[in-house]
Amino acid sequence: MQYKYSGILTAVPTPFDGDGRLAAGLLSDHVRRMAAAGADAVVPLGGTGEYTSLTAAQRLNVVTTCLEAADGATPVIPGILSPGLGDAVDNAKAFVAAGAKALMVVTPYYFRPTQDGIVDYFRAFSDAVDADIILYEIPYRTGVSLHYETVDRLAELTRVVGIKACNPDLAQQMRAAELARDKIAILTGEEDVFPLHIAMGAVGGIISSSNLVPKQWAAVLRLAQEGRLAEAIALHASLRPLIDAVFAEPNPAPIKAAMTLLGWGTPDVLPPLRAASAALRERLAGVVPASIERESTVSHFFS
Ligand SMILES: O=C(O)C1=N[C@H](C(=O)O)C[C@H](O)C1
Repeated sequence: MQYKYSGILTAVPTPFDGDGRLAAGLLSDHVRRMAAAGADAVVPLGGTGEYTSLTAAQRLNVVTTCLEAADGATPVIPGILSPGLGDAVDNAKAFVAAGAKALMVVTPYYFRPTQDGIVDYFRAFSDAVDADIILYEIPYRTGVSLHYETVDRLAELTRVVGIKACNPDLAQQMRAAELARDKIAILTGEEDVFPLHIAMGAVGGIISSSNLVPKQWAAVLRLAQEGRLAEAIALHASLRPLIDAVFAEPNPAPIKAAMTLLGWGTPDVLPPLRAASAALRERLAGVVPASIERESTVSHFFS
């Protein structure tokens, strides 16, 4: 089956200047950096992009900046992380008017909705917004889990083309993939178990640490998709120190600290987040350079 979106899609952070304003030049440079590294898409305004901390105007500025930098060559799939329909549709329509063709839309939260209510929500969003939808399930942030049968029901919606599953429940993910993998693209957000999700039918992932090592993530994906699971797991294991550091404090503070180390960004995050601690910055200084150096060791997978 051909999927519109698959591979390594990088959740890019939103860089701020010292006054909390968008550092558009840094964002443009990073989108081009990801495109040059072969990212299959960039995903601004996810959790990594601090969607929930920004104004509607700031969000739209991020989207237009990414679209201009990507220049039609690399898909830009903005997140919609609003808790409910009105704000979600307003932001989505603005992003589509700016040129976005696909959106990553989180499950409605705060309401503690029923599974039927979740289906109603995405049906209403789909009726209101002319864009491809990648469902976004992340129970540890929203408190909302999708039953595997709900995933299958949502996969029947015309505009739903994928799901980003940030859910470490492998039994649930396996059942959802059995039902929906031939209808929509299963994308994992669980960096911790990425090879296993691929072995279960995921066709890629929306990843934060691929801001730093996109080629190594693409190599893990390539190995897993070729059935070379032991090699995929071994290569993934070499990323473990970086993955653990990037999620040692609330995302995206660590990834921003790592990018600051490389001269690619700034450490600033918006409340309630706090910049990475001095101890974590020291830990990243010991992990990031070596991880970046290993990017050149996987080029043979793509020759
Ligand atoms: O921003 C995202 O998209 C992601 N957010 C998740 C989180 O912040 O918990 C992690 C996932 O890898 C990507």
